[in-house]
Amino acid sequence: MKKQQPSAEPTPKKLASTSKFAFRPTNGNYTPVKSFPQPNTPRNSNNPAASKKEGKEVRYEWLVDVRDADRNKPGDPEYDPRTLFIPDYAWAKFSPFEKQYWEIKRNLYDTVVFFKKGKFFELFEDDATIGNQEFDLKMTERVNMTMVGVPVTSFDMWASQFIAKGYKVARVDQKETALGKEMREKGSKPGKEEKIIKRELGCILTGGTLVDESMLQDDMATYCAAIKESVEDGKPCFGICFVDTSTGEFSMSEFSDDLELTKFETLIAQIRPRELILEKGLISTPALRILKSNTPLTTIWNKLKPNQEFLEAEAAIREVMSKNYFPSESDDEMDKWPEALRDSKDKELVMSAFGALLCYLQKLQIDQELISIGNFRWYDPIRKATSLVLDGQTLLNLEIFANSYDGGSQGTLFSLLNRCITPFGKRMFKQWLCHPLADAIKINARLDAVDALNADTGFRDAFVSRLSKINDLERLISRIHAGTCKAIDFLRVLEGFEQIRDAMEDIQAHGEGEGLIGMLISSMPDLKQCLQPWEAAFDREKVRTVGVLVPERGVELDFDESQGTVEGIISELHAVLKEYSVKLKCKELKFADIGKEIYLVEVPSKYWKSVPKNWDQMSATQKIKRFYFPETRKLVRSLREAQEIHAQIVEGVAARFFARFDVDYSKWLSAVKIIAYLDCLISLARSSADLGDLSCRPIFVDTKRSVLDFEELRHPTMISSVTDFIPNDIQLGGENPNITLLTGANAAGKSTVLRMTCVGVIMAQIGCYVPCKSARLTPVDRIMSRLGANDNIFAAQSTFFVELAETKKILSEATPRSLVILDELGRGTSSYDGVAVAQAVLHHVATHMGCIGYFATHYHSLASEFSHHPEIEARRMQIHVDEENRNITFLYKLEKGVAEGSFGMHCAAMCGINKRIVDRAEEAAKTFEHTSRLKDSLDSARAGTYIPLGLQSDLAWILRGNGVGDDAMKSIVQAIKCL
Ligand SMILES: Nc1ncnc2c1ncn2[C@@H]1O[C@H](COP(=O)(O)OP(=O)(O)OP(=O)(O)O)[C@@H](O)[C@H]1O
Repeated sequence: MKKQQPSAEPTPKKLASTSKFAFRPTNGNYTPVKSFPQPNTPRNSNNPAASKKEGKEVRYEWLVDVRDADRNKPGDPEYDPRTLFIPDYAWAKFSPFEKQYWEIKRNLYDTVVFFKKGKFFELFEDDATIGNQEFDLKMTERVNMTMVGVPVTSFDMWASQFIAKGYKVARVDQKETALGKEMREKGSKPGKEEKIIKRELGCILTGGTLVDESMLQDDMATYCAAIKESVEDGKPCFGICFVDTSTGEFSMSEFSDDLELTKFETLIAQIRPRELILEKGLISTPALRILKSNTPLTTIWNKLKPNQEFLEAEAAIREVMSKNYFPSESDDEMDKWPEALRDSKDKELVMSAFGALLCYLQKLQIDQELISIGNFRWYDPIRKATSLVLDGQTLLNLEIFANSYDGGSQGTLFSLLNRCITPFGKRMFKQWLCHPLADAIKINARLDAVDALNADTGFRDAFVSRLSKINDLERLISRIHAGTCKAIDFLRVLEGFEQIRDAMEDIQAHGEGEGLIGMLISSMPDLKQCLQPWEAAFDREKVRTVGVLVPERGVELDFDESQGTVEGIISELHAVLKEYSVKLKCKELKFADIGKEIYLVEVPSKYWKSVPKNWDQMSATQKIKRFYFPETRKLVRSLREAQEIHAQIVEGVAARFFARFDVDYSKWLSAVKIIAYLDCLISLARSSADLGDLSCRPIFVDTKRSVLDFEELRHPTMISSVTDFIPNDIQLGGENPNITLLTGANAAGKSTVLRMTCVGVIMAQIGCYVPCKSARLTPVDRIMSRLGANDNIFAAQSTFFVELAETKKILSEATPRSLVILDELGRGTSSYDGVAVAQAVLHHVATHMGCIGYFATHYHSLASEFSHHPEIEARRMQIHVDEENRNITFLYKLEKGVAEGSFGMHCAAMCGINKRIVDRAEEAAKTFEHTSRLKDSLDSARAGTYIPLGLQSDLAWILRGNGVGDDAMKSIVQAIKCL
């Protein structure tokens, strides 16, 4: 890309009011907070008179407009929104403080920078505008820069709020106090630059990479995913590495995909990343479309430069080696690597994605603490061998994790069934729902556990109440590993594991030692042994009251010593006080701390005269005067020094505690996973129980033909929202035909039948009860659905193309064990083509594929065409039609037969469309119907395929309408037959 060099010195502008180009996150793009100013627009800041008129002093005129470090403007394909170009002539005019600010901000231009100034964090310029527009923070016009400020103490709260809206947040800390600065200046001959307090970037916080428990607003995992795409032998291939930074779990995946990117879409729908790392300009349009429709609106899109920032595999391997993330005794560097990472080293795509993620985490300064945990795993989005495959489209269609109206979780199957108590249980349950089981033995093992837990609800609930006392141990143990855990959280971790230890003892005492639960309990690490050294390691009360890990005496000798020094000086101060109380004969003498001054002695007014001359008066009120004894200053200085040393030792003790705890990391983690598993089983048990009497344990059968038999099935998520939900029997396969051809009026409940059938299967196969009277089925290996009309504007794909692509996927991948759902196939094109496609697909599915499923359609003619097909049975949704008032009563009952029509006119009338318009539409519909039937008949007859039913009556109707007599008609029909 040719870069534009400015031909002449640009017209200067003041940044404060011209560069309102900040980064409001949208899905995949950044848009200006305010409209981007046209370059070289005449401005007041160039006109001192105008500026004076505004009442502002304008000293700085620097930037022409926003450009990145390479001077590309926004909109240029090479533009890098993360950087800002500041020309030299502008730089020269900055004050030292402004230079310090812009030095940091210029490389964080897509990030809201919180700049510490004393007791406040200040946001300048565009960041101030964002603060003002998003949160109504009060803007202040400083001499040169617009500013909003928040107190230092509320940083976490404000940072969380900005992050929730999709912004990245940087915290710039002061590295010295004003006093420190003074001392530094005294010690050196300061130049102009040194007259400001030292500040440094403390951290960058983003929605997809939060590690601190207090900032994480959701129990569910949030993922930051790096994606490498390429094409090999004409097939799209992906390497994806994603991390849940709150637990330090890295997942690696590499696969080649079909042209519809099924696997890719499935993975993205399963993890719904909050942050993406992509190779700039190298991600395909279909992949972008999938990312846009499967990620939250606040997802952050980072586009890194190929080769330089998006590391290639080799560079990634070199980087890991150079950083020594996995220290161990072994000489062979690779031996130290976690297994999944070692297995990936020859896989170029996933290693490259990992490299990009690594590079990003390094920039955020959290690479060391996360990678060194060594929690890596291989991730297969579609586990054909072991689980019921739910591809990305099906997850969306069935509203498993995101609803269709706002993409939120309300009304989804996950929100209904997830009754887990612990955060780590919730995260595991999501994985269960992504991958329901496909093996009847494993499903039955879960169902047995569910029955066992529900047979003894007293015990189950007691266990639940123990779990409710446990914090997010999975996240906290990763904080301990990183050494950034607070003392109180460390205590919570120990208490959490003690709860688990006690809960295990309860279970064993109760005799729950069978089946899956028994297996889980027996694989629990020996927590008694792991916890024993911590029983009296530190004073728990002190942690609760002062938030410090105070080891028991005799455990940490340096701690005892420094504590003794501090206590000794304090006793000395009190001894001096006592001495003077006696001397002055004043019992009321006491110490007080006022601001930074400590151990001031307060003397009531009646003793003022007896105060020795060498006491230093520090302050006074009407009733008391405060002094330093001659000894105080020295003692206070010694105390401060001793306290400083002690504070360092306290930190050291905490670090040693964490390191000691971290030695057993794998045991702690496996205990957490076992509890998560039990929590998921309890969740299934509670959801099953809550479905009440109208639910049953599914029975899995092993028959040659697939079978699905639900008696009086209800849709679990609609039961609460639709009062009087009408249950229906679902019979597919087995003794019944495999495919049900479903017809019915608009809004008669067809889609609901389709959806609840799939949802019933999913519930059964995760090991949950099903909302029906009886459920009998062979395990389904894959649910494939094409529901509704999914236009795709981003990818410029038409409704019909989307339909066809989804249908092709079904035709090529469904097996005799699959459940296939086709809803209104062919509606995206002309009726003729639509019915033709629908007919051909239905024929293929029923005759050649052997799968079970539904084919819902408004093409009623299909029913008569396939009336003799042994694997197709016509069913319809019952309705009651009131012709006179053009009204339909929906009965929502599924029965054998074919619907009499779609009753579109009745629906239109019921929706309140003007009667005259509906009358006219009805007339037109009648004409279309007859004309099209005639045309179909003529076309078919001409093609010699068959003489369709109704040909003669259609012809008769038209010909008679045109005054043709009976004999003439007969000869015309005869003639057509012969064509
Ligand atoms: N079994 C049922 N019991 C009670 N209400 C139902 C039932 N099934 C569907 N409904 C209600 O009917 C509405 C329409 O159902 P649905 O979308 O399944 O109809 P449809 O036949 O697929 O419509 P269309 O052909 O227009 O797409 C649902 O939103 C729900 O409120």
